[in-house]
Amino acid sequence: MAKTDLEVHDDKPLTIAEFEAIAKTKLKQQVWDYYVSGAEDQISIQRNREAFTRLIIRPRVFRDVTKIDTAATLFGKEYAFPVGISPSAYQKLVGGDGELDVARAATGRKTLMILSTNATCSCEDVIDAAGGPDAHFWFQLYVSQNREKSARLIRRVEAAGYKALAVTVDTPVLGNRINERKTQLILPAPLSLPNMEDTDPDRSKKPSLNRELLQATNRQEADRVQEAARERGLLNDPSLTWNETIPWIRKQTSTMKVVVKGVMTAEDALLAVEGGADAIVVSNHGGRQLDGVSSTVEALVEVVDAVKGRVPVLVDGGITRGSDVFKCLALGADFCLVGRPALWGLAYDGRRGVEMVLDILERELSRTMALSGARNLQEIQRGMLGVERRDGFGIAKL
Ligand SMILES: Cc1cc2nc3c(=O)[nH]c(=O)nc-3n(C[C@H](O)[C@H](O)[C@H](O)COP(=O)(O)O)c2cc1C
Ligand SMILES: CC(C)CC(=O)C(=O)O
Repeated sequence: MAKTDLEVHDDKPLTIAEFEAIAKTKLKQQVWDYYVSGAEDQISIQRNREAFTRLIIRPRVFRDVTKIDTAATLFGKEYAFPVGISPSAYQKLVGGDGELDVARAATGRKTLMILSTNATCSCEDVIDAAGGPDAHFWFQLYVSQNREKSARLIRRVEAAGYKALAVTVDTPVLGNRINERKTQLILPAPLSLPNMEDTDPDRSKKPSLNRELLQATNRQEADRVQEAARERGLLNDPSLTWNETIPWIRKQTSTMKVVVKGVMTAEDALLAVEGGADAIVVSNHGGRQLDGVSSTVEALVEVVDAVKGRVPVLVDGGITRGSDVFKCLALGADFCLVGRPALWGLAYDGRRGVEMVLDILERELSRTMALSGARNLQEIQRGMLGVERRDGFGIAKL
C-alpha cells in the first residue's frame, strides 16, 4: 500500500521492545527460546524489569541543559556513553557475523563489548573486527575444571589484546532452564566455539556437556555426565572460591584487570573487593541462573553501599530504556550492560541493528538527563530517585 504524506515513520523500530518483537518473528523457535528464557518460573527476569517501574525519577529543572555529556570512564578508557554489551553465547545463531558484528557495532559507537568464552568467533577475530586493541574490550571467562586449559585461554586473550577478564561467578552449574530442557540447543554443524579447546570432532552434533548435565533427571545420570566432563575438562569448575580463584587468575595475567560478574549481595561484594577484584558486575545472569533472586537494581543498592567507590560497579539485567540506565547510575552504578537487547539488534540487521539499539539507549539516556537536569553522569544523583510510599501517599526519597 502506498504511503501517504502523513506517514513519515519508515517502520524502523524505535524502542528495544519493538526490536524484541521483530527478533521473535525472525529467529527459529529453538533459538528464540534459548535467548529469551530464564530459569524455572522466570520470576527474576520479570523482577529485573518490574524493579525499574518502581523507581520514580525526581527531575530538576531550569538548569541549562544545552549540552549533555554522557562520556564514562572505566579503567582509564573513555567510552562515549555508559552502556556496553554483556557477554552472551553463540551469537552467530542470532544472525549476521555474530560476535564480529557486535564488535563492529560496539567500536562504531565507542563502547565496551565483553566477549563470551562460548563465542562462535575467535577472540582474535573479534579484536580484529573491532579495529585492534584500542577497542578496550573485555573477555568473559568461565573457569574450566582443567586449569591448564583456562590458563592457556587467559594467555591467549591477553595476547589478543583484551583489557580485562570478567570472571562469571554465578554459574557453578547451569540454572534450571525448562525451555532448554524441552528443546535442547545443539550448535548446527558449521558453527563452533573457537575459544574452547575440545578434542571431540563430533562436538557440534551434540549438546554440550553442560546441557547434558541440565537434562539429567537423577543423581546417577548427573554423576555420569559430570565424570565424563571432568575427564575432558569441559565443565565450569564448581569448586571456585574467593580465597583461591582470584589470586590464581591474577597469577595468569600481568596486564588484564580482573572483574567479577554475577555478584548479588553486599557480603560477596566486600569479599570481591577484599580479594582484589578490580570491578564488580552486579548481575543475575539475565534471570537464567538462580530463579527467585532479587532484581539486579535492588541488589545494586547494597553492593554500591558496601563497595563505597573502591572499585567500579557495573550492572546488567532487564535494561531496555535509557531511563533504566539513568536509574542505575542514580543508584551509584558506574556503567551498565545489556545482553538480550544487543541480540535483538543483531537479529534485526547485524551490525547496523546493534548500532541502532545502542543509539536508542544513548538518545533515551541523553533525553532523560536533559529532562532531569543532569548535564553529565556525575550530576545523576540518588536524590533524583524515589519509590512510592507503601505506608501513606507520595514518594519516599531514596
Ligand atoms: C542467551 C544468553 C547467553 C548468555 N551467555 C552468557 C555467557 O556466555 N557468559 C556470561 O557470563 N553471561 C552470559 N549471559 C548473561 C549476560 O551476560 C547478562 O548477564 C544478561 O543477559 C543481562 O540481562 P539482559 O539480557 O536482561 O540484559 C547470557 C545471557 C543470555 C540471554
Ligand atoms: C554456555 C552457557 C553456560 C552460556 C550461558 O551463560 C548462558 O546460556 O546463559
